[in-house]
Amino acid sequence: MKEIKKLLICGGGMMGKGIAQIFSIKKDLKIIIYDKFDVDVHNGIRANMTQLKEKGIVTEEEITDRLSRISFTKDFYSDIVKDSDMVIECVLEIMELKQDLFAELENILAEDAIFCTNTSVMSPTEISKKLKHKERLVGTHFWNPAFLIPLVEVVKSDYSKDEVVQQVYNILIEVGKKAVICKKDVPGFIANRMQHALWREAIYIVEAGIADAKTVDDAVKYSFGLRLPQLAPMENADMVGTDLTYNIHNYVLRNLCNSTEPSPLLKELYEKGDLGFKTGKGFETWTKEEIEKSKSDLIEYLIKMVYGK
Ligand SMILES: NC(=O)c1ccc[n+]([C@@H]2O[C@H](COP(=O)([O-])OP(=O)(O)OC[C@H]3O[C@@H](n4cnc5c(N)ncnc54)[C@H](O)[C@@H]3O)[C@@H](O)[C@H]2O)c1
Repeated sequence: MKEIKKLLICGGGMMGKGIAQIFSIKKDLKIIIYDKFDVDVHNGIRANMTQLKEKGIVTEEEITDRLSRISFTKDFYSDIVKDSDMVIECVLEIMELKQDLFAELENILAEDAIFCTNTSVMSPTEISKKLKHKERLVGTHFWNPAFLIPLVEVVKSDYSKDEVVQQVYNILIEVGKKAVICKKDVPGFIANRMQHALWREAIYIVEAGIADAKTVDDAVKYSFGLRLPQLAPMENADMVGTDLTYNIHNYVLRNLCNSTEPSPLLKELYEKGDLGFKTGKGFETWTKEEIEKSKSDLIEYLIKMVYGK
């Protein structure tokens, strides 16, 4: 397998910085972040890590040590980019931008350099379209905030070589992530398919007047949401029995929302400009204080779940 000594991250935005932070735990790895625009990547990563320092999870020395392995360049053709062994692409979610970036990377990097795309929803097969060596590309779907959410879906394109999939999986495990392999290039990969099946039903319940938005969230938080990190659907189905699961589905599935379009209620909010936290109003209304509290409560909760602190 290829030795990975240098990782190139293309795009130094929110995800690029978070991913650099994750890999900086590997002492023998140099990390280069390339962005088209000036980005103070060290400052962004330090801000994340300071939250961990305040909880006693990392020390100031560790932060300095980890930042020392991360460099930034705006020059795509600079020498520090050229000998990268692995690339994780985190530029904007625009198909042509991703395709062209990989095609250009193929011109400057070794033939066996590994290419990963952090696309949220796009097909890795389509992203690899302009490559000569399509077998070297896989999806690596990190979740936000990347430094706290353990899951990374390693998504096989129609062309990905098993050896590349395995090597990417291995290095993700090595840096502490919970890597899983998505064996088919399908929209939503694994976790977002389930997440949005749930959101579709949640929005439908509000739209149909069955319950309001806050009640829908409470119904999740105080029931299966509470046990979900411990007992997920497949184990749960076995726990209650496939017989009971069959009988429940036989009765209830035909009553659930099965729309293949975004909900009319969601469309109405979107068109009115009620964009949620961005405007203070979406399915619910939000004050500035409530928005800040929601964001900081989430970070606190995730740190507690992941680090127990
Ligand atoms: N934000 C999320 O929750 C999330 C989660 C999973 C995956 N993703 C995916 O990760 C990718 C990046 O998302 P983000 O939230 O970090 O976005 P972002 O806007 O924070 O960062 C994108 C960065 O790409 C840079 N960029 C734009 N064009 C470029 C180019 N041609 N070459 C180099 N750099 C360029 C921008 O300057 C910016 O710094 C997207 O594909 C997104 O869909 C995002």
